[in-house]
Amino acid sequence: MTSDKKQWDYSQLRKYDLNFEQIPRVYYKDSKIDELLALNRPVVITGSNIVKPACERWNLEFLEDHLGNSDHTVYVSRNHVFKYYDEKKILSKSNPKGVKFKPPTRIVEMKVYEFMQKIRDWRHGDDRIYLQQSLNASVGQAIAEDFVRFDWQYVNGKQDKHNWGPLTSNLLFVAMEGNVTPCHYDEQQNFFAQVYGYKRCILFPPNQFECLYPHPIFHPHDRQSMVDFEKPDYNKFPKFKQAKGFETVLGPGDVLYIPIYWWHHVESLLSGGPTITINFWFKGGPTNIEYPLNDHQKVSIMRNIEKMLVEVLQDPKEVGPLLRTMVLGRFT
Ligand SMILES: O=C(O)C(=O)C[C@H](CCCc1ccccc1)C(=O)O
Ligand SMILES: [Zn+2]
Repeated sequence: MTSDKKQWDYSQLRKYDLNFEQIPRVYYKDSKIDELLALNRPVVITGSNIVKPACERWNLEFLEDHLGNSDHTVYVSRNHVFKYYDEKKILSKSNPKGVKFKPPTRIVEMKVYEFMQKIRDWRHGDDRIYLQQSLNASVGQAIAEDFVRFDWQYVNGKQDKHNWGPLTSNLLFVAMEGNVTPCHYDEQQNFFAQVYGYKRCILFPPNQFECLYPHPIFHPHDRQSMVDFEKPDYNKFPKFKQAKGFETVLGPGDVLYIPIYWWHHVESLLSGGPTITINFWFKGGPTNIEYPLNDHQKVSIMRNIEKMLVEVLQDPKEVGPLLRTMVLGRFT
């Protein structure tokens, strides 16, 4: 039994003007896990062997020796925030002139030893880096062996029991201490497995869509919140005040279930050293339409309406005015 003494303290968490409920931590054999998965509610699965082989020996040195010699996708940021953007949407037809979007991070392909060297040499003021790469056949033998020894029986069991779609990818995340992935949602079910170091995750249910103000879907930051959690603009985003989040701090071996369409903000603890995480992304699976519709189905409907309007209006600047004309003063 690992000592349940906390390995971190609150000074390592960034401060936000929000209050949070704790995400429940449940032992992996407990049937409560399935109750929460069935309700698309977040839960931290503890004591499992899902990524145990990795927890036993992965650290930055091990990854340097065994990740293989191919290039790896590394995001570079001038600050600690790594706000994801979809490159395909920068010059898409929905943004004809491709003007004014300035990517907040850039992507550099580098060898794993370059990445590790930059982490070792890092000084305050230097660019920060974040390796985000799908685990694929290019990894070394040792990593491949550990990967096949993950507890796939447990993972596949949950995938089947809860009618998730196929596993689409396992992404490997290697972050510097203090790195932040700002609040966004994904359209996949996610087992977020912490392997090394400590990560704080803040989650919001899909029904808080109006408090988190996502960028328009044709924007490169589609699915990301427009609100800067560190300096919220309450004039532009007044409902952010009412956002009610759930949070947890994950340590090695903890696996957080991030339900499809749930908003999540992820940060590697301040002065907690580098972190290693593996996620398991699954397609959502068949949605049998039942009424009343659930919250993530409404998000999906809103996305489809926005897509259709961009298509039919061609000019994204006309989408807002048309929706305001249609709604304001009429659906009170
Ligand atoms: O596993 C997840 O869903 C996370 O958000 C993990 C997160 C990095 C995600 C980067 C990213 C964001 C949007 C699209 C594709 C990739 C972290 O751990 O920092
Ligand atoms: Zn995500």
